[in-house]
Amino acid sequence: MSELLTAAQMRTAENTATDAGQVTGLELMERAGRGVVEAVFEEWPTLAASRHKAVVLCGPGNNGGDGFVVARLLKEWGWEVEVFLYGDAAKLSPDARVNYERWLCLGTITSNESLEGGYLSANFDLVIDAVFGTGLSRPLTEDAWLFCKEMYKAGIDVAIDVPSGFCSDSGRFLGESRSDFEGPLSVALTVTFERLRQGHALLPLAGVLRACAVKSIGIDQYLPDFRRETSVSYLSGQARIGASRKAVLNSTAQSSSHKYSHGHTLVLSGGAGRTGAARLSGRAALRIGAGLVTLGVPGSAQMEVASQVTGIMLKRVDSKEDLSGILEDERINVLCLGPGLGIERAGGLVPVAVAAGRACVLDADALSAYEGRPEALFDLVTETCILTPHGGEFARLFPDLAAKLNAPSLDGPAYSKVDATREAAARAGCVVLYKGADTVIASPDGRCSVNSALGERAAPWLATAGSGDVLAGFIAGLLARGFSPMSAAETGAWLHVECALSFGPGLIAEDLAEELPKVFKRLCS
Ligand SMILES: NC(=O)C1=CN([C@@H]2O[C@H](COP(=O)(O)OP(=O)(O)OC[C@H]3O[C@@H](n4cnc5c(N)ncnc54)[C@H](O)[C@@H]3O)[C@@H](O)[C@H]2O)[C@@H](O)CC1
Ligand SMILES: Nc1ncnc2c1ncn2[C@@H]1O[C@H](COP(=O)(O)OP(=O)(O)O)[C@@H](O)[C@H]1O
Ligand SMILES: [K+]
Repeated sequence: MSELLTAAQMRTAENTATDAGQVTGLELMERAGRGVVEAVFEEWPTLAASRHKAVVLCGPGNNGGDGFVVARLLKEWGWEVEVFLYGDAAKLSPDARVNYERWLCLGTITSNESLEGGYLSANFDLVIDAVFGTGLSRPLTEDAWLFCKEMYKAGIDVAIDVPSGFCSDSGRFLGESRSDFEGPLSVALTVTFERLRQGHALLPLAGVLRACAVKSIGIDQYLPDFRRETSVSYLSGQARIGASRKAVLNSTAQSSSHKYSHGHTLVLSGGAGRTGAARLSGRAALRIGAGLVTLGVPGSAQMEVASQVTGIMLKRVDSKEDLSGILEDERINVLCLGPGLGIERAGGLVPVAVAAGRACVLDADALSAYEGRPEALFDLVTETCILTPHGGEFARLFPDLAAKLNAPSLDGPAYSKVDATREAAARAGCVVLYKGADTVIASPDGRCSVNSALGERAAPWLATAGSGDVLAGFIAGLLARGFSPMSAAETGAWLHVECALSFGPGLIAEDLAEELPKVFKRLCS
């Protein structure tokens, strides 16, 4: 279960299932509500053992319908349950209406006036958010926000499908940020159906969710065909571990192979006092499996680098001509440029490097050198290249996409980091890896992945100087081993987070590649 769904994909699956006569919307709602209660008892087993008090805040659509089912099931379990309703009961969606009526046979709807004054936090063990789900298509109206605000203030224990107000495709809160609420936004458990939604993996929503449960409602066979290029993969959890183990085993399988059959990566370094970044990339490429790594260093930095490296070779690269000369050696199959390179040096060397037609990782200064003239870079790069920008570098190369991403989102589905990265890859004509705790990787053919360092894989200590240089090296090393650009970017990003998780807090960039052997051993055991 490693794909992410958009609201539209989920809606299509639900409609196809109901149109095929396999199930009714009402049955799906019942299964959804049951799934939520199951997930709650799995997350907090002690809650199943005795009576507790829950409050369910229901909205006017099918998310509210799920809420009425949950209220009924908890009441039947012996709990005390109160229900609030946002909106007019007469306008409830038909399936929600049926479940509203069923709830009214067991309990009442509490007047919304009681919501104020800390009522929720003072009176309930479990606050359940069933106000808006995937149907939210515009920012919360003022009265909808007043209703939801009380819930956020109390702290949401369970959000059905998505916390209300967030767009499930982009992970963004729709509308302007709310200046009247400054509390920490945190949701203990989010329960969704069949697959995670795209927004669950993207910031800011992904940073709000403490745990997510995915429950089946029996429509797996109606989900999109994930072999198609439009789906978004989620690089997290067991499925990915399986894929990476296979990749690592395959790439180390031939014990008779020679170092030259494992590829040769050339990392270009900056001048004296600026060589650390390239050394980090080079060592990372070597550790992840490149057979040979050479650092291309200007003469002024040769002594500095020579005193610091052992298994890595050195070549003097002062000029474009020097680089062209080195690249006559066809065994060099990958280049990595950018970390610590210097803007001027990058401007001169990137065209030569890319024109050589080898696989090429362009990071840091190799990207910033094209600020104000990104088309010059896009004209150069081919599909054997990978661009690895962080947020600032992304904005330098794709200022319009960054502006769209940073503008307040007034309509749903809001423009997402997935949309921006896909557009960037299509424009550049190569794989783009847009870094962050929610790293998005896209290829020009539309394939896309999100590599998460959030939730269960949170590794905030990765935000340390030089960790991006190591990532560039990991990707370059995997390219040297013959990985395709998309697969090298995905596997490199995934292993980067695995190394950070394996090492733990206190990590500095130097530790990342040194942690790889431990991670490989675990993957291969
Ligand atoms: N369709 C189905 O068959 C199923 C749907 N399910 C649930 O249904 C949810 C989606 O239901 P809906 O599509 O009805 O949508 P929602 O219930 O998420 O919200 C739609 C309702 O909110 C109102 N609304 C939207 N934006 C608003 C705003 N800014 N301010 C005030 N009101 C606003 C709309 O007018 C509409 O009444 C899912 O998240 C999931 O919880 C589940 O029951 C599984 C089955
Ligand atoms: N909060 C975070 N949690 C996890 N990973 C993060 C976080 N912030 C940044 N990262 C990761 O750390 C790396 C930083 O790269 P970059 O910004 O290029 O730094 P540098 O230039 O110092 O190497 C990227 O791989 C990015 O995805
Ligand atoms: K909700």
